[in-house]
Amino acid sequence: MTPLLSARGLTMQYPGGVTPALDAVDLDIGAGESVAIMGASGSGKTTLLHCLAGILRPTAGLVSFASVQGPVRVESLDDGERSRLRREELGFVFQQGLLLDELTALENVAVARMLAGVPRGQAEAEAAQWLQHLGLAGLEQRRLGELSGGQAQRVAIARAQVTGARLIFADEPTGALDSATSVEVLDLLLAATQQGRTLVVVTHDADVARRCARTVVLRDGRVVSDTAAPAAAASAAEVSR
Ligand SMILES: Nc1ncnc2c1ncn2[C@@H]1O[C@H](COP(=O)(O)OP(=O)(O)OP(=O)(O)O)[C@@H](O)[C@H]1O
Repeated sequence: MTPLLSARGLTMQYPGGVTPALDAVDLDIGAGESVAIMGASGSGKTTLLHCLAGILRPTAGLVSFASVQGPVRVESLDDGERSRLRREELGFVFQQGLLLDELTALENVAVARMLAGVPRGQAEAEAAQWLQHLGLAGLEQRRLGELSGGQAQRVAIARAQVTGARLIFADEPTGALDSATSVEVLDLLLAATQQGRTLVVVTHDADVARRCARTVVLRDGRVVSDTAAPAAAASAAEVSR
């Protein structure tokens, strides 16, 4: 079966870096998988996520994505096609940066649909449905700054899904949350994979990795293990090296 996302020889050398942040990474991710990316601080996790998502252009290697419009080479997309992918097929749940504090929860989600050309009324109706589905009914008109960290992450998850994204990238989605809220947020992300979406999550948290179907561990920019769950013990040992 053709993977949804496939990287070959993915290499990222930052200017001034002594060694590459990513060193010839090969990775295939199938539709519906939940993949945790683990590794010690500085091992290249975020760099890998950003290269896979087309946020960063790698210095070498390729990333293929099985878009609904046919295969695309993520590493060489032009800005227009990259924007289309981000609007329509990719979702992002990052700790910060994507949601706007001055907008309400509803507006933050609806704007993702409006960017795809959906009229405001319909976009807001869809956004309200997702917020309700994610347990935020009644908080639609709160500004982001008036929400807790866990509530804000739910808004991010709603935003990542309202577009119909097939592939969700999450970078430490539970990093700033207490353990009970982390479990709830991860439940919501994993529920998305039950509906056929694919989840790639960078995490330091062995509990998060344990609940993903697969764990990829990086060390010095290379994949040193790639195992189906349960892999938390091996991953935790690697991370604490
Ligand atoms: N913009 C940049 N310019 C130069 N070097 C960078 C840049 N971003 C990351 N690096 C370096 O690349 C390596 C990998 O960084 P990356 O952020 O991918 O690691 P990480 O595993 O996500 O780390 P952490 O767990 O601490 O977030 C590190 O050595 C880092 O210092």
